[in-house]
Amino acid sequence: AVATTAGMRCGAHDGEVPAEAARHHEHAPPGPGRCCSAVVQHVAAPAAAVWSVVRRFDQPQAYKRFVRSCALLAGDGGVGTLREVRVVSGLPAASSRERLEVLDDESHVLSFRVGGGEHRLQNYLSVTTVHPSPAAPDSATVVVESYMVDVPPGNTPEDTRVFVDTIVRCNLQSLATTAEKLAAVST
Ligand SMILES: C[C@H](/C=C/[C@]1(O)[C@@]2(C)CO[C@]1(C)CC(=O)C2)CC(=O)O
Repeated sequence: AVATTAGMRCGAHDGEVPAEAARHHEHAPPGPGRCCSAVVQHVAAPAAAVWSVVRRFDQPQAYKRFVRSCALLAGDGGVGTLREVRVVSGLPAASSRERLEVLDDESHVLSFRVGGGEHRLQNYLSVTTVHPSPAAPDSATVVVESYMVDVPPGNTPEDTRVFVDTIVRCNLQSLATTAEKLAAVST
């Protein structure tokens, strides 16, 4: 069964997502001074391969191309783990400290919150879910990533959404490539 992200209160995107995705991404309305959106990515690899990459909170650089390095400050990769991410130059950011809020290996749900660091995305919270594609559950996957974030002073919600959507879309496209290569070598 598929729903559309339009059903997600902050989903700014039309796109078909498995019905069970919606419930993980129906954030409360973001409230004043915040904005939110959702990005959908199709992957030509089994959900298990995609999830094995997404779930490594200690290694975001496995697929996030803006990440230069990642060090764990606390925890062992489970909920509560704190990481320090250093990012590539050219971004309006240098580093961020991020806490793992949800890691569900049954439902394939990961959520993390961005705290301090040298960046402009205050109170960033994202939820990523990984689903077998309704069209081809054994060989294809749908990834849904939604987020909420404060609108930085001097920016509009739309500017902020375009900026964050662009980064999230790059991350998910890279995730697709990474997982497809992984699935290809493990056949
Ligand atoms: C949007 C989010 C990440 C953002 C950043 O990691 C950062 C927290 C520091 O550098 C960035 C790459 C861009 C930025 O301005 C804020 C996507 C993700 O990693 O899941």
